[in-house]
Amino acid sequence: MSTECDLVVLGLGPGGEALATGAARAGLRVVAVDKHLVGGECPYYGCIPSKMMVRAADLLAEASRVDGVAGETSVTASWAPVARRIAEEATTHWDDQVAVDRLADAGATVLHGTGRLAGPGVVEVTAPDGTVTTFRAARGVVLNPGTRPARLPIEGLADTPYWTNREVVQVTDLPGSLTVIGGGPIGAEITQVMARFGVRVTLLEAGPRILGPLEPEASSVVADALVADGVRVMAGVEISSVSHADGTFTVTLGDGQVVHSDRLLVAAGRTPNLDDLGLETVGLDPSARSLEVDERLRAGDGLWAIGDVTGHGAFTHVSMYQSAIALRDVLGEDGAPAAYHAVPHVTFTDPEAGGVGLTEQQARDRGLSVRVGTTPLEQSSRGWLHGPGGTGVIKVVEDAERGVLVGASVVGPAGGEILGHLALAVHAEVPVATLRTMIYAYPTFHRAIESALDDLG
Ligand SMILES: Cc1cc2nc3c(=O)[nH]c(=O)nc-3n(C[C@H](O)[C@H](O)[C@H](O)COP(=O)(O)OP(=O)(O)OC[C@H]3O[C@@H](n4cnc5c(N)ncnc54)[C@H](O)[C@@H]3O)c2cc1C
Ligand SMILES: NC(=O)c1ccc[n+]([C@@H]2O[C@H](COP(=O)([O-])OP(=O)(O)OC[C@H]3O[C@@H](n4cnc5c(N)ncnc54)[C@H](O)[C@@H]3O)[C@@H](O)[C@H]2O)c1
Repeated sequence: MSTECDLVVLGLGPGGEALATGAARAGLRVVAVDKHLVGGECPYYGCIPSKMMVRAADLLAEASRVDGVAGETSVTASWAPVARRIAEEATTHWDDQVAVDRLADAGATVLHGTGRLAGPGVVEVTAPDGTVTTFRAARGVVLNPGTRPARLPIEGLADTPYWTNREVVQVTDLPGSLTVIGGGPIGAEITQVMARFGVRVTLLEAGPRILGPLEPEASSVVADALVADGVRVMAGVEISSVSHADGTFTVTLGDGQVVHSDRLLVAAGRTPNLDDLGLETVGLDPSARSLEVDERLRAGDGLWAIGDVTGHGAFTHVSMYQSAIALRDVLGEDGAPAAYHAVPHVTFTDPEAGGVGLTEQQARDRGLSVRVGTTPLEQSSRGWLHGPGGTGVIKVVEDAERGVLVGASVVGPAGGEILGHLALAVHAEVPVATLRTMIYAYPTFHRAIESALDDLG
């Protein structure tokens, strides 16, 4: 069967869903295709369920801080309400009917099926029953296929029932012990959640430190917090094999050390869903790690790509940002082109670790004349009076030649919120001289930004 339309949106992550909705509302004949759930990884297996877990774990940690500050507490942790909220409130038991209806109400044709390019403007969709429909899109195709958990080539791993983010957000009973492979954002957040719910966690990171892309100062504050939560953090490890027998996982390290646990979570990066998308039919490389796009998100004639596969930051806010720009281009409207000099990111550990723009090392690698300023949050008035849980750091990176911040990091309670101030400064290239003339309310956490600016010299 062959069908004419204006636009096919292939993959409905957060950005694809929003773009398909906007294009349909603007009157285009839109075919919106997803092989799994409309909305993608974020609402069902990513941001939303993981942050519900984080919220619960943070409450436990805050309760434990009452002692010595505001009296005494005794808290009995229970996973049941967390699992219930995720299943019932966040994901409706991993059912996307509400999202499908919302998109259909906007005027799009919503299909559950696997899409594949079959030439410029042509997409073949294979429905779950095997029926294939070919769509010819007059205006073009938007690709938003996202990523899947990377499969590690570790001996024995593939034969074990390990968890990825897909399984861990559906857990109803916590294990006694857990090994986590990968100290990126997923590994760090889930590790802390599990530890705070009483699971004995070992975190194995191949790189020299966890959260490697963050400033070293930020990464070390989070690593210390995990250790304080009882986590065994092992960085710089090489994993030589994994096995599973009698309900126990055994992870053997290159130096001969062995780690046993009831469960294993692999959170060691993502693989882009580009390999089976028919990219070769439009002259693109299916083995690429990312799709090259211009500042309007064009990957070719009548072809746009948005989200994680563009390689500009695997975050929901990047997918949504790109979605709005690509939609304008699809509709032939003008607007600001995409710019990535101030992409913010927050790892929702406690303390939260936020960053924006360049790290000190990235700025130096670009040959900028770099000045940095740092300040420990616990030495600020607010950090000190906050007491337990008030640890953190603020670091600013200045391009001294231009007198503007090109990067900043904030680790601390609500670090992601404090980051907003610095994200604006980096985005709008507010002169450091102007930032120095601001009045910073006393005693807020964000007032410590002034101390970090002072430290620039
Ligand atoms: C555990 C976890 C926690 C996270 N936490 C955060 C966070 O706190 N903040 C944040 O900003 N980001 C977070 N992320 C990242 C965030 O989920 C992604 O950046 C976000 O989902 C955007 O991805 P995307 O738009 O590229 O597509 P995705 O959300 O990956 O969706 C892609 C969609 O395309 C579909 N698809 C793929 N191939 C095909 C095909 N051939 N045919 C049809 N459909 C196809 C898939 O089924 C999927 O629904 C987290 C991720 C994980 C895994
Ligand atoms: N709060 C957030 O915004 C948030 C939270 C979770 C995920 N995310 C997004 O999802 C993406 C995927 O997250 P992720 O944590 O899976 O990936 P990641 O690529 O960010 O981190 C993976 C980590 O695993 C390590 N690793 C790789 N192979 C290993 C091995 N064999 N043994 C031990 N360690 C190994 C890497 O060195 C790295 O530190 C991230 O890039 C991020 O953009 C964002």
